[in-house]
Amino acid sequence: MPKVLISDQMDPQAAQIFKDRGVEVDVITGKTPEELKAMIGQYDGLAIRSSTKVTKEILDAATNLKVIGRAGIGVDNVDIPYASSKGVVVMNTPFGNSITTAEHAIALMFALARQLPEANAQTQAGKWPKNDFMGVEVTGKTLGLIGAGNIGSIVASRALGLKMKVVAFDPFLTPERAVEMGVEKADLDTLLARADFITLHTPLTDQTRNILSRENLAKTKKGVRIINCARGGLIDEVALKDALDSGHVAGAALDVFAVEPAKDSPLFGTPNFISTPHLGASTSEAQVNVALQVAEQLSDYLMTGGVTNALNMPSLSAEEAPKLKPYMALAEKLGSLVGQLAADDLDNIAIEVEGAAAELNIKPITGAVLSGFMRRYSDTVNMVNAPYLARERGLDVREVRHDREGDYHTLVRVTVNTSQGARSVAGTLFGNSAARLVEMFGIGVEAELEGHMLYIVNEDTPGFIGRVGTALGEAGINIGTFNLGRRSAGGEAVLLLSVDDAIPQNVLDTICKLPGVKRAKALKF
Ligand SMILES: NC(=O)c1ccc[n+]([C@@H]2O[C@H](COP(=O)([O-])OP(=O)(O)OC[C@H]3O[C@@H](n4cnc5c(N)ncnc54)[C@H](O)[C@@H]3O)[C@@H](O)[C@H]2O)c1
Ligand SMILES: O=C(O)CC[C@@H](O)C(=O)O
Repeated sequence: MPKVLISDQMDPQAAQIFKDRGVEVDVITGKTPEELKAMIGQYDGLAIRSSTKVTKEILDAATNLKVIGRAGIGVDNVDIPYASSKGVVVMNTPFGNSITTAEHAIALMFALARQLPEANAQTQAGKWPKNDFMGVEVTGKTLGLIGAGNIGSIVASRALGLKMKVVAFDPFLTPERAVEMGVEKADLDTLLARADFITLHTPLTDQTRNILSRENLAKTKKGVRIINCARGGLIDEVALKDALDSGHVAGAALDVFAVEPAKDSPLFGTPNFISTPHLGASTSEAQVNVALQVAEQLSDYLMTGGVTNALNMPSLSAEEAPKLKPYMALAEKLGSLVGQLAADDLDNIAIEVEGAAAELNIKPITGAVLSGFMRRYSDTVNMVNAPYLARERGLDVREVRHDREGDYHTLVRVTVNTSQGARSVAGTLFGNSAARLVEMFGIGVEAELEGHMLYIVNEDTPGFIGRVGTALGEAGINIGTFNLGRRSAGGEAVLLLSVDDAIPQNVLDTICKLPGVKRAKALKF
């Protein structure tokens, strides 16, 4: 039974879902990195929010870990490249808290417009400061939206409902989508110059870090109010404090900080500054949504192989998974065959599908081919880290889907270019489930790729098979299956034998010296 650790505060329904789906679950929150490191080795899955930092050290200790699920959107607390290199799937729940976070941004916009926190504090202090809090209306004002994805687009729709104009800067926002959203697409400088309120909704990346830098803050309209419910690090906090002090920025509300938990930000105590402790996702609705989603997604992956919302692996729905499973087994074997036989350090690989295979999601098939193929470089390769390792090695991966009808109802072909030219192997599924090799380097040969095998290329001459059988028999090696193919009578032939035990090097050397043998290789599937 797979075992999952929930290491951050999460709605209790998550633990119940794991139990209902047959996954053992421990809920242990508030552990130090050292404590987490000591216990993580026993878990197949890890469910987190933002407190748990999944670093290289934690991943090195996570010897059984297969999947990490973030109950939320941002995954900056997970070292995704390292998780990928270790073959660990990383998932998030990209929509569960979007509405809640958008509402928090709108709440902060109103709090800024009417200085609600300070007015509340002074009223409760008995000051009745009726003349000290002159606010502004949002109606008719321009909202500058930096980042127009899930949350940004919800913020835009709410702002339009409040009769604001919305100007959006997002390099990935198409003009059509901007029209659909009812916003005006603009470059960053235009947005900075025009916005009365600016709200940030991008991830923190090399391009967005300090997007509101000192220089860009200086380009904003005097009296602008700024809201950040996305990620700390998007705004230069010291420059923001200076802009608030000078009055250029009339107000700022941050839910997120460059360093969290933020205990001593330069902004604390600044007039017209409002802060919340990363509460964007904190509503009961959002927390139930993300907890349920993460538990479903992790359970699906651990129990059925279904992949949803993974950041480092193609999606594979729980419905698709059983259909694709035999294809992935076939693809992995074909990839492994090519990987074991190709002598050169290859720089490209093509995966072609036709017939029934062409109707399927090709990404998991490609992942499986690469996982089999990359095993020539490392035995810790799987579907998750294979594409990553392939990229690291500069392997060019091509996927081709053919409409044509071939000899087989379904076919997967893997081709590599070697110094001897293109080399390709192809396989099909018998009865929609049994993986069979059907072609090798242009020669029709039908074989089940399983266990220890011997591959021989030879001249098609009488008595050859007998000589191979004798050599193996004398070495005490039992033959399981015998699979033959030839280019033409008396021409080049291929022999694929399954044998019960690994073939020792001295036996292979003997076989290589048999008359008619061009090359021979021991294979393992
Ligand atoms: N405060 C919270 O509790 C809380 C809750 C949920 C999400 N978040 C954060 O909110 C952010 C947005 O989440 P989302 O679900 O809308 O993400 P999303 O991926 O749907 O949208 C992000 C948008 O940013 C855009 N973008 C990327 N680079 C950009 C750049 N250089 N300039 C301008 N735009 C750029 C993308 O094109 C995309 O449209 C994330 O950082 C997420 O972690 C915070
Ligand atoms: O889990 C949280 O409270 C914060 C979540 C938020 O930052 C996110 O990116 O989803």
